[in-house]
Amino acid sequence: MEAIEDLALKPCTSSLYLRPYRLCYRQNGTKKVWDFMKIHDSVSILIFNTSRQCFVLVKQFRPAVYMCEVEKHHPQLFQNWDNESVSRLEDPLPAAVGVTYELCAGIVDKPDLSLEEIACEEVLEECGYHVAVADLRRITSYRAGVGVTGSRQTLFYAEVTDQMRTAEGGGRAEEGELIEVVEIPLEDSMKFAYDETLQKTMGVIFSFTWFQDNIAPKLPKNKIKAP
Ligand SMILES: Nc1nc(=O)c2ncn([C@@H]3O[C@H](COP(=O)(O)OP(=O)(O)O[C@H]4O[C@H](CO)[C@@H](O)[C@H](O)[C@H]4O)[C@@H](O)[C@H]3O)c2[nH]1
Ligand SMILES: [Mg+2]
Repeated sequence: MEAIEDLALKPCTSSLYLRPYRLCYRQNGTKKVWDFMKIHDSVSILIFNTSRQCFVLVKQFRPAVYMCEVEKHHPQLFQNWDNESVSRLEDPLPAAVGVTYELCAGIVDKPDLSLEEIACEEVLEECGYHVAVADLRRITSYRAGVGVTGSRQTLFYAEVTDQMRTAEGGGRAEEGELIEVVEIPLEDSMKFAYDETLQKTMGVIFSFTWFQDNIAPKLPKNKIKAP
């Protein structure tokens, strides 16, 4: 995961994953313009392994996160940018600055499958657990972004056991996915959630907090390890 080489920044002229648009409109008589991006909706799944009382998360290299770090260190890279150029990144930052902790998640790009079916597929592909639609509990949905994308993410909760782990996970290698499955012990989870040195999505923080409010109080007492 850490061997990121031969970096080059190019303009994105067409993409299967995102499309930029500009909406012109009038609001209360004032002319306005807003640039936004069309992307897929998504699902994410908070997975709790009851056999070992831990959360199951994924860790991935995220180019967008990586490039935010690159910009902090080399602001001239984006400042000198024009739409035709290709910028090679000599002396790149370590890949680790672009690796994030996330909930298992996936884009909704299969019209014939329900959100629940897509969620089950993602749990198996990314984390290796076999989960049925009936094992999923819908927590809620929300706008994953409002300024740029407006896309909706639906969040589910799934309890798993070690016996339900039927595969390695790690993502679809044929799609180039390279995902590390990581376990966060329940007793460390809130410290983890607020540790700003560990890059993570808001979905992780929100869902861990939801678990504390909704699931932790009902866990069998003997299952909760003393701190
Ligand atoms: N974006 C993109 N650009 C490419 O060039 C590009 N090239 C290939 N792909 C393919 O798109 C698929 C994306 O994987 P997932 O379906 O698992 O979706 P995630 O990337 O996990 O994203 C979810 O989870 C995130 C964390 O919670 C949220 O932020 C997102 O909103 C949410 O959708 C993979 O098959 C990947 O091979 C690209 N995807
Ligand atoms: Mg994913």
